[in-house]
Amino acid sequence: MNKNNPMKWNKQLFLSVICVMLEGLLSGCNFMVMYYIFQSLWKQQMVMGKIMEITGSIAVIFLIRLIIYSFGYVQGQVGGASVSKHIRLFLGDKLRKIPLSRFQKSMTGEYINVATENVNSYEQILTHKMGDIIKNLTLTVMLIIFIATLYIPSALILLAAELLFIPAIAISFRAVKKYGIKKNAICAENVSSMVEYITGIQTFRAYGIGGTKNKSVTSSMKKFSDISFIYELKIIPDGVVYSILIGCTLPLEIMVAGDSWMSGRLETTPFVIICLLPLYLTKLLGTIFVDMTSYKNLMIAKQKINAVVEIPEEIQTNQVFAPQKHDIIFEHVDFSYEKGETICRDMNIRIEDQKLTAIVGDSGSGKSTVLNLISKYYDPDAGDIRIGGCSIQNMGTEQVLSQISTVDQDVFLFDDTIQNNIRYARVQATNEEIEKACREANCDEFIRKMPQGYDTMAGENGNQLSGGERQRLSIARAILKDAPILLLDEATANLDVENELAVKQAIVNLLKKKKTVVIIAHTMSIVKNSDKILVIADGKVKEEGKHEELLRINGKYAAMWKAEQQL
Ligand SMILES: Nc1ncnc2c1ncn2[C@@H]1O[C@H](COP(=O)(O)OP(=O)(O)OP(=O)(O)O)[C@@H](O)[C@H]1O
Repeated sequence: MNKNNPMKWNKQLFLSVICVMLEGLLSGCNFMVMYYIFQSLWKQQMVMGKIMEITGSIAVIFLIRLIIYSFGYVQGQVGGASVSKHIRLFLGDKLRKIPLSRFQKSMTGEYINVATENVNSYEQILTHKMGDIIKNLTLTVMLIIFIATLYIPSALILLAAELLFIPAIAISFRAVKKYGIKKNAICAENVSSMVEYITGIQTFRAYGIGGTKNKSVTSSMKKFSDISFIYELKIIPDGVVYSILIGCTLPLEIMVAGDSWMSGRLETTPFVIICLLPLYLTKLLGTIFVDMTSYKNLMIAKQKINAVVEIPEEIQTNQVFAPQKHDIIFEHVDFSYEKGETICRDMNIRIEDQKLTAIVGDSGSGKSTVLNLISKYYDPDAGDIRIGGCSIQNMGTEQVLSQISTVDQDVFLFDDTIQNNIRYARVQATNEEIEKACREANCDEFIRKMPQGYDTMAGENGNQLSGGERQRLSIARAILKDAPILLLDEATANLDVENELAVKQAIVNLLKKKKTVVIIAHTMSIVKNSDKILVIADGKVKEEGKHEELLRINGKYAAMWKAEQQL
């Protein structure tokens, strides 16, 4: 278990457990009062004074119970909410430290499920289930002890019913473990497909595969309803058999205690109580059985949270990463996202300090992967990457990223004002600095035309903005961050002419700054003027040099150049 265990109980939760135990004991006291009433009636000793005494006792028990219950309930709720808040904050921070390689599609649903559904379930254990079980168990034990003081054989029969509880709940736990874990995994799958469905709703609608026609969502929903059905099917019979067995205690008690009463070994009042209490105890044991079964199911949530807590984190270090120079070296780098699918194979790259290096290559050849490795979003399987002569292997991702500005094709915008969206690049930036960056990024004009200018909301993930506008905001962020390394995944392919020109002008402004720039260029006009061009194919740098040098080699680059000239 992680030393910063976020599921650790707090003082309030311990207090709430003590309160529910006390409340359980007090509710058992009611049965003793009942015994006293029956006894007085039977012996015809009930007088007004006694009635007042009984009424007073019941009122006092009720009042104390109410106070303890209210206090315990508040402690449980506050304690549970505090633990779940702690878990959520912990998970939020943890997700930031988990290597990106663990964010595969299936894992997104898993993480969302853990941070929402599983944390809710765990909170439910703390605030409700745990208290109910402890209270009912305390009451059961107390009642059996009470009956033992009246007539031992009756207590033994009830104890046998309690012992039967052990194999019954063991069977139920086994079923919960098997099918509950499956149900939870399918639930995570469900969340993944719903996230995919909602984020891709526009595409689904465009192709007429929304709603019930969406096979991925419908089959995932069906799987969930099937597993829920199987889950209940496997657990209900066990519960029914157990209920029947404990139900048999009532006639058994009447028979055994009745025989003793007939022979005068047992008084009438204990006999009446012994006939009545099993009715209540049977119901109580049934409730404990149901609660413990759902407790076990909810505990799967705890295991799921733990599994995320235990995921190894990226290197966290406070070591400052501020190299004097910013040349980037790849030395014999091997890398694959998935085992067996090598993307970089013994790759060697030399990117000069404060020079413009362009990467070209076929789609899927690994150009963006090179940028991902420089940013330390992923670690190489072998080899070394150095920035300014310093290996990034033992650096934290955040330290490495502090030296890098990135402009890529997937511009993520928060549902916040345009100004704040740009400010994420440098939190301390003044409004004037933001506006200056926007002018250089060619976006000041369109921002000012928006209804509230810089205070206009970008909409969820920037859906109020066009592709070109989003690209320019991303360039403004890079300008504002002003990091010594600039990684640029140029994407002007899907823009209209006006936007393409605006983005290109913004990129030209960005490139004027003295920085180490690595650009994945899709248009040869930018590539042509680079200090160095790297041509990537088969996981390696196949050609490198300036434009003219590569044309002279007459290899892959020359072929790409000629192909573009013919368009
Ligand atoms: N997160 C990922 N998980 C698994 N495989 C990935 C991941 N990202 C990329 N790949 C795969 O790695 C290979 C290289 O991808 P990469 O994005 O680096 O290529 P690229 O040259 O930048 O392509 P493009 O020019 O089309 O953007 C591709 O086969 C791609 O499918």
